[in-house]
Amino acid sequence: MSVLPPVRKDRVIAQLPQCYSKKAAVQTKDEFNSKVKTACQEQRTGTVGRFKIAKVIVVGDLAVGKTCLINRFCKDAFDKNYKATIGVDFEMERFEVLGVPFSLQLWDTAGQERFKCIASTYYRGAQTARVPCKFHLTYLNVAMFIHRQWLEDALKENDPTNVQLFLVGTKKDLSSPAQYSQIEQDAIKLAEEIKAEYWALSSLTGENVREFFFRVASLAFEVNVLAELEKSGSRHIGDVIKINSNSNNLYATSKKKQSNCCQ
Ligand SMILES: Nc1nc2c(ncn2[C@@H]2O[C@H](COP(=O)(O)OP(=O)(O)OP(=O)(O)O)[C@@H](O)[C@H]2O)c(=O)[nH]1
Ligand SMILES: [Mg+2]
Repeated sequence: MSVLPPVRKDRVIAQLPQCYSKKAAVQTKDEFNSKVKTACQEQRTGTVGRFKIAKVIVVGDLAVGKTCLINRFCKDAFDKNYKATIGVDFEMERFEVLGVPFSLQLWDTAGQERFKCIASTYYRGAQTARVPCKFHLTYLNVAMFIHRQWLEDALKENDPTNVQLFLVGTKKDLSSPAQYSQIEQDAIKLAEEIKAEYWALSSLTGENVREFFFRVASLAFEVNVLAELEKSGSRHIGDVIKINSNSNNLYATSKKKQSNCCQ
């Protein structure tokens, strides 16, 4: 019997949420991967839905709006007074994706330089980390530089191939449409360069906040289910395993399998 309360009705994801801009998306397909859909229908998602929790680490310069973003989504609250995060905080959010329960653990790190070493210890071991990085849209040039440092630190502690990156422009409400379009061009260029999916949103108005987290949850879910299928694919009962005397071939086969997993 499950001890967890049921997933909230407004956290149910039945379709792949679309990206913010096709120009700055790592994935542009319209639907969930067909293997993932079938696995969910047949309840073959392994540890995803039971024990798996995807870790989302939110990093960025101080006062860019990391805490407000998490609070808007998790508590539907917004505080206009700035209270610096000390060290690190976290929230859990439960979703149901294609009928399977899935949780995101949202790590809210401190932007202040003096807490940076504390925050960086939390990046460690986050093999399934998703790293939304963000900057204050209106001060993009400053933040881009700082942002890169944060990103580099987070990636130092994780295998970059295991991390999905989101570059998030916060405080969209502060820019006029004209300012915003110039800022966005630069942001999209940066997102392409660092292979991140770009989003712009406002925690004050709530614009795109829900859409963004639904997208993060869905992409994290998909990657986790595909990894689970890949793992279980190699140990079906009754499978015939050909053992070749040339061990290089074995290695080549397993490498090939891996590279197909996320297509
Ligand atoms: N206008 C506007 N202000 C925002 C928005 N998001 C955050 N702010 C304001 O920006 C300030 C900093 O927000 P926080 O979320 O505390 O920033 P942070 O990135 O968590 O800062 P640290 O914890 O120091 O790293 C606060 O005064 C917020 O009210 C937004 O979308 N629009
Ligand atoms: Mg904070």
